[in-house]
Amino acid sequence: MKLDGIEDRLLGALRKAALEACKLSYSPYSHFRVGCSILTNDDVIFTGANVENASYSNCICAERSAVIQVLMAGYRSGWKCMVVCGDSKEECVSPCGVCRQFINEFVVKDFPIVMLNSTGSRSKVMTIGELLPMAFGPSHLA
Ligand SMILES: O=c1ccn([C@H]2C[C@H](O)[C@@H](CO)O2)c(=O)[nH]1
Ligand SMILES: [Zn+2]
Repeated sequence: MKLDGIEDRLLGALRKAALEACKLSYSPYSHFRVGCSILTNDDVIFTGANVENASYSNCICAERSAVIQVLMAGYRSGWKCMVVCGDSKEECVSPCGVCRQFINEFVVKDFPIVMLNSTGSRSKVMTIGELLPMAFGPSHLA
């Protein structure tokens, strides 16, 4: 897997971080674990996992939980890449619609999102612009 401007070493660490974060998922209801990692402009890695709740609609996805970590560490922009992995051996998990909109708030159109299967043996890369075409974003309110 090659991603423009991101060293293989960092990409490897980012993939590993997402797979590790997946193990921290709290998902007793769906039993579908998801992990996410984000690489900042200065090559720091943050992670998130999905956290479910007995009140089902109160669940938060791995992607949004990772984005919150990045924001709370003071990073608002310039993020380089996101990796998501889910509990499917066959399929590469892709961010849900809510997460696409949430991510879009903070990144440029060509922000790459790497989607992995549960082992990391399969991957697919798409930009947020591809995943959320015609996005409604901050520029519309400026
Ligand atoms: O991209 C996705 C898709 C689903 N989930 C979570 C939400 C819920 O906890 C579980 C089943 O939908 O997976 C994520 O975290 N990210
Ligand atoms: Zn989501």
